[in-house]
Amino acid sequence: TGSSRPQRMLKAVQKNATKGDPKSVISAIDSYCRHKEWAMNVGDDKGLILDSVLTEVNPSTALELGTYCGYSSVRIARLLSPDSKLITIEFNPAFAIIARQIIAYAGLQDKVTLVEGASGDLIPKMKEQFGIKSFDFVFLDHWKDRYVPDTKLLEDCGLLKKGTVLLADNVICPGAPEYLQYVRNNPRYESRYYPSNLEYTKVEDGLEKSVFLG
Ligand SMILES: Nc1ncnc2c1ncn2CCOCCNC(=O)c1cc(-c2ccc(F)cc2)cc(O)c1O
Ligand SMILES: [Mg+2]
Repeated sequence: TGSSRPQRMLKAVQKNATKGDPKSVISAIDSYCRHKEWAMNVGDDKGLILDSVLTEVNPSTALELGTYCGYSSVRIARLLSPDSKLITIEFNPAFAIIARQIIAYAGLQDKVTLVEGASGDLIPKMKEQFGIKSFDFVFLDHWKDRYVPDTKLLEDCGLLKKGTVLLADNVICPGAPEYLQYVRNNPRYESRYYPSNLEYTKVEDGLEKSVFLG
């Protein structure tokens, strides 16, 4: 049997990036996915918006829903302050095994905790299992129809505090219409749309940034 797309992505990182250099890992993946084989990483265009929001928030504890191959985990973790942590949740074990290797290749394994499982099951366990009081930053990039239920779950589990920033990928393509409706018509959130394009294409997409007001 042949290799998988995530396995080929890992090979491209091992071939073209420098161990311990997150920037080179990001470039190797972007180059591979732009020129060889498209993959659903947040990508370089939306990645610049992710970087700027992260730099503004400077989170101590960050949560990512939907790791895939770890591209955005590397983008996020490389910008975290020394004692800050990223917890990333991935449902698909085949993706998780590749993501662990890409995160480690970037030298960021000490800042990133990858947890395998469904977000709906794991979010209620965050406090007890990982000693998390609340998250400063949440990147939503998993199943688009899980954005609303998981945001409500984060609220109900007391994992959001005044000022927590939610950043959602793909609100246009593939689209998360219920999520946009939820955060834009909710007095507990201050939302703003950042227009961009679907990773490695000219198709319109964008990120929605929503600040939890408590
Ligand atoms: N912890 C968890 N709990 C529950 N479910 C979970 C989970 N962890 C993962 N999953 C499963 C879903 O993971 C992948 C989600 N991401 C996408 O589907 C995605 C798709 C496109 C895309 C595809 C085709 C096109 F033509 C155009 C655009 C682009 C993107 O940027 C995407 O992010
Ligand atoms: Mg995405």
